[in-house]
Amino acid sequence: MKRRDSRCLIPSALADSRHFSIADSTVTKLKQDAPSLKFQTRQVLRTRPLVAIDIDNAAKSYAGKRVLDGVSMRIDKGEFVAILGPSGCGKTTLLRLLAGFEKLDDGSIALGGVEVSNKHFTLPPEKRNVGIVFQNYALWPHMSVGDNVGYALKIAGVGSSERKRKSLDALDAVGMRDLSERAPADLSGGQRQRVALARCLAANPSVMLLDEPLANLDVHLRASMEKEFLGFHKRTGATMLYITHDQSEAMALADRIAVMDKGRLVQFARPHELYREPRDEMVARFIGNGLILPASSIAAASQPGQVMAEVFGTPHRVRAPLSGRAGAQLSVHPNDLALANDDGEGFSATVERVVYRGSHNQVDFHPDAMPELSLTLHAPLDRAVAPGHAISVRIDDGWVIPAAA
Ligand SMILES: Nc1ncnc2c1ncn2[C@@H]1O[C@H](COP(=O)(O)OP(=O)(O)OP(=O)(O)O)[C@@H](O)[C@H]1O
Repeated sequence: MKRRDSRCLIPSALADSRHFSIADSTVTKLKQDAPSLKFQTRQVLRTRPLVAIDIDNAAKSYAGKRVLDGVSMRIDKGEFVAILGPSGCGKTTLLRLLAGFEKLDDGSIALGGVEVSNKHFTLPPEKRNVGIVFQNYALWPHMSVGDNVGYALKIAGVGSSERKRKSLDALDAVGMRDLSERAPADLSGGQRQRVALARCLAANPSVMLLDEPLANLDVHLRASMEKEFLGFHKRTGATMLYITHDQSEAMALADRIAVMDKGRLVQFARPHELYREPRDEMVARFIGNGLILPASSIAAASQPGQVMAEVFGTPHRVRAPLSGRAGAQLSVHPNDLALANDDGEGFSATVERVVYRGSHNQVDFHPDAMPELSLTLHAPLDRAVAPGHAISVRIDDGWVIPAAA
């Protein structure tokens, strides 16, 4: 594989003296530990890059099975990025590579402009200035909250008054300063997770890696912790990489979401772009209960970015990529489909099931032109529909998925 010129990790366009994304202490350690990186560390001190994490063509196999297949991703300093994907797609492997727990088979990883992994070299985890929060927050039960937060600083030889100040600052950032004397056993699950965040923060990492940190919490606590995470990110400005397989959590939290499937990065985009303009069928189905309809006879409409597409025998105005070839699949969400008046504007379908959802009825139905396809729309409560009813369905919005390159 082509290896990047390690002498030129930081493009000059990204160089900016206002930004410093790796701690001085880490750079010093890097110089001592990796003589071959000396030139690069001098580059870091001079250029101070905006890119916090640069993953270039990362590849990893276990027992001959490729679990990461050429993943490339650039994450800016201060960004909150979620890695989203089905079980087994390689999310945790990517995080472990970033943390330095695993070796790369190919490609490279740079943190703050300093290459920390390639297939020949892996900087050990303790030298990366990376903080990690797991779903199992593993606090020491015999230590107070404050001591848990300050423990890593103690091991690093930070004096007691400095340690106390840093621990209390970190607890402040997660709204837990008043509970510093408590034992972990006397905290709720959400509070314990906040202590784990504070513990990570106290070490002042340049990057925070979070592996499904809310997975063990109940649904109400998860919702309130989402708010906590957002506030925490805003206050600290930390670069955060957040692994989850919960797409609604990723949508609520992240500046950008990297969707992975079978060891590959499928799409890396802002949440609304993933929802409105999925790159392929996997992303379309994964985000927002997406549905796929067959589209044909696609022809340009009067406005740029819009086309007329035939779906189940009726024409619909939908969105399509401005460049490249449109494919034969239309991505829609239940909210994009509506019960039409019987004036021929929609496609004909038959109701299978109606579920009361409080604010609306969820109507499951199948198109008469394709009875094996089960779809869903949300209908107003005052619209009477029942299983077996013939309905017309309008498509208010949809996106023609680009044809595979
Ligand atoms: N140490 C290992 N040895 C062998 N196979 C492994 C090892 N670690 C991970 N794998 C395999 O690599 C693939 C990716 O695993 P990984 O844990 O990265 O997925 P994931 O997306 O984090 O999944 P989940 O959401 O279930 O945690 C899986 O098929 C897994 O079985």
